[in-house]
Amino acid sequence: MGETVIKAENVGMEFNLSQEKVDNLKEYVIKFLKRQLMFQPFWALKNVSFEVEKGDRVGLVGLNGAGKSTLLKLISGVMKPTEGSIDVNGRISPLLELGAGFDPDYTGRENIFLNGALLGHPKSFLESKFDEIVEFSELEEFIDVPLKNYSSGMRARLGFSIATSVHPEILILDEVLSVGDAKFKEKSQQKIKALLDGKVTLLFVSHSIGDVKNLCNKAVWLQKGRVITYGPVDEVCEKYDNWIHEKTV
Ligand SMILES: Nc1ncnc2c1ncn2[C@@H]1O[C@H](COP(=O)(O)OP(=O)(O)OP(=O)(O)O)[C@@H](O)[C@H]1O
Repeated sequence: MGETVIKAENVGMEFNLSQEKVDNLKEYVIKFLKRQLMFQPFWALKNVSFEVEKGDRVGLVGLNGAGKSTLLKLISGVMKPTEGSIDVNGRISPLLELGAGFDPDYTGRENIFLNGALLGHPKSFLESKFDEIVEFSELEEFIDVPLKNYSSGMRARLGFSIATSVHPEILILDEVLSVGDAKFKEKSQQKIKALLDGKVTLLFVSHSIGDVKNLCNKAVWLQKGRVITYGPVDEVCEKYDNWIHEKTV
């Protein structure tokens, strides 16, 4: 048995979904204050338990809304589970919503420090990595321009460059292999492959079974917030593929 780096035990995540159609914010606030909003509790994840060992590359597969991104957010610590526990042992670099903490009024330069701080990097570390981040993003000319003047691809490039500037022990990828234009996509895939050459533990969400098989040795199949199966990637992907095939014929 290897060293366990992630341990999820009976994890449950409950969201409250508004049952009523509210057309605008004013109406929402009035209904909220009058306590007229009806909320329906909804479990996006329920009784999820699994362990990931150091060096494992785990793919998360499942249909839209199965709970894959929610599980990654819980493991990254972006959200806390409603019930159960998640223990993580190692430095995590989540490539979830790239540049989620960006401020549009700040320049690219300022956002590198802002976003880097949100990812837990000290200022001295960011100063030492600054040139590398800017060079990889290819945004030298725009680095002193406010982010509101960037295209969405440019923002994603900056977010990707910041998040991959560290050498993480646990890498979390949520379909970010397709960042930016074709040229940057190729470059970002190479960067991820280089990160994976180290002894990194990977959690990877994708709708591409080919990509999952390519990158991972294990897989979790999630369905309506529950683990259907967890094991060797080929076995899990075959079961999932067969199930999809049965559903569509
Ligand atoms: N912040 C939230 N508030 C309310 N419901 C949410 C929230 N985040 C996710 N959900 C719900 O939780 C369920 C799981 O969503 P999640 O994004 O984890 O699915 P997913 O498997 O990643 O889907 P996809 O393949 O479409 O990306 C969905 O029904 C979604 O509507």
